[in-house]
Amino acid sequence: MSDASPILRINALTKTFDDFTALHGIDLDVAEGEFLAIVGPSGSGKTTLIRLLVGMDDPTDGAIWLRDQRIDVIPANRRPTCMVFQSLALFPHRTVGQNIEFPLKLRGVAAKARKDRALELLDLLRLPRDYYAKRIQQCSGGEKQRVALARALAFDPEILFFDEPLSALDYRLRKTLEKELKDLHRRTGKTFIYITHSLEEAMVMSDRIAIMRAGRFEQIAPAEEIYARPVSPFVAEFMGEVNFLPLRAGMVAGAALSSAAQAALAGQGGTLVLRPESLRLNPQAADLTLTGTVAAAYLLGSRMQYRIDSPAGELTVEVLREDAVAGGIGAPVTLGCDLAALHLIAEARDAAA
Ligand SMILES: Nc1ncnc2c1ncn2[C@@H]1O[C@H](COP(=O)(O)OP(=O)(O)OP(=O)(O)O)[C@@H](O)[C@H]1O
Repeated sequence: MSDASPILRINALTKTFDDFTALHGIDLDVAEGEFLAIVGPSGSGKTTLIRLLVGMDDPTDGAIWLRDQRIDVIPANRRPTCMVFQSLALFPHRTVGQNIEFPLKLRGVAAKARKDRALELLDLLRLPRDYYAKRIQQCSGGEKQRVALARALAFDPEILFFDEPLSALDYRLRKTLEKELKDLHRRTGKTFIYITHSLEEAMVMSDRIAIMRAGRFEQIAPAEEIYARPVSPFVAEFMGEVNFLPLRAGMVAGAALSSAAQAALAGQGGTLVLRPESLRLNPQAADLTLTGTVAAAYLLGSRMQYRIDSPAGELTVEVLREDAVAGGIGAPVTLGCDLAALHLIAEARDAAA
């Protein structure tokens, strides 16, 4: 994030429903022009947060600032932000042009200027200009998403909020629109805040990911950092396949450590996080070594994934197909990794289970 003052600041935001607290005094700064994805399991508070940000609901406590203006006290229709709903809420019987121009009409913009802007927005969203006269009903799912985005941009909002806009679409269309959204973000320079269940979407598009858990942010950082240096076993697991090795007094049960690894881990305890692709099969040399047998093997396109029974429990390993082990199920293997691939979390794994 840049050093410039944030466009959006959330301060000690709390939301309580009767005796249930959905948001526990959360803080967040979003930089101007940033693409922030908010991810988290079902019920973690993502929608509650967005509803407070766009003014569909009021916080129980805390404040929301847009630059130096406190906005949680301003009614939704007067907030200079905009939300792209998953359900689109387009007018189906009207034309594409009428839909895009709707916010401009509300603001009393003259007909000619409205049309000019709608055509510009069609260009921006890479829709043909003759779509201006087409009815929404005649548009495909992907085209409707683009029209909804064009309409959101016609509001000229300070921040665009997205609540799972792609979740109802099929895989290929979703992949296409992910790239288009990222590209649109770059071309408009707007601030995007994007809620999703899909970690993959978040990783493809965003500058930073905020991971929510039970009404709090567990970690907020760029995807690479969260992936390589998760703050907790929960985040590590949320970010994909992972191995956990308990570390007690600098030792991993059943594993041999190089002298460099012994020195680095001396006296420490917690959980070592190790990604499947960081483990090597039958390496020449490694800082951490374990022996085991192949329990299962899966082909993942260009890669192979193995489940290995080891003294440290079942471990997952992913290697390129050309590095596959000979012998298959039951074959003995040695697993190894470098010190740099090990990430230590102070929390014991059991605490997150
Ligand atoms: N109006 C409400 N009254 C009572 N509890 C609510 C209300 N709205 C949300 N909650 C509760 O607050 C918690 C957070 O809900 P929220 O919808 O924000 O989660 P979410 O992360 O968006 O989940 P999902 O990914 O399933 O949409 C849930 O436990 C939910 O049951």
